[in-house]
Amino acid sequence: MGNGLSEQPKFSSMSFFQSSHITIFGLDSAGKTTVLCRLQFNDFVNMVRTNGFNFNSVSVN
Ligand SMILES: Nc1nc2c(ncn2[C@@H]2O[C@H](COP(=O)(O)OP(=O)(O)OP(=O)(O)O)[C@@H](O)[C@H]2O)c(=O)[nH]1
Ligand SMILES: [Mg+2]
Repeated sequence: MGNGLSEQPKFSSMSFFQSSHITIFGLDSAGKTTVLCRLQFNDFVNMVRTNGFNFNSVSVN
């Protein structure tokens, strides 16, 4: 799931959104945190299992 983002997604078609909240649900080790870090840091980071939940803000151009 996380590695499926080979490049930064194009959000230009979403430019009418001032801000939006996105919730990612999935099975254990599905790659949810990997996707989140990919969007935030534009990099792949080796993750440990998440206890509870992550909450991140991501700015897009
Ligand atoms: N092969 C492959 N591995 C992936 C992909 N995305 C994530 N991983 C790996 O899967 C493992 C789990 O990724 P996480 O992002 O921690 O998964 P998660 O859904 O946040 O897991 P929990 O926090 O336990 O619910 C990591 O070792 C990642 O490197 C993918 O697209 N392909
Ligand atoms: Mg996680």
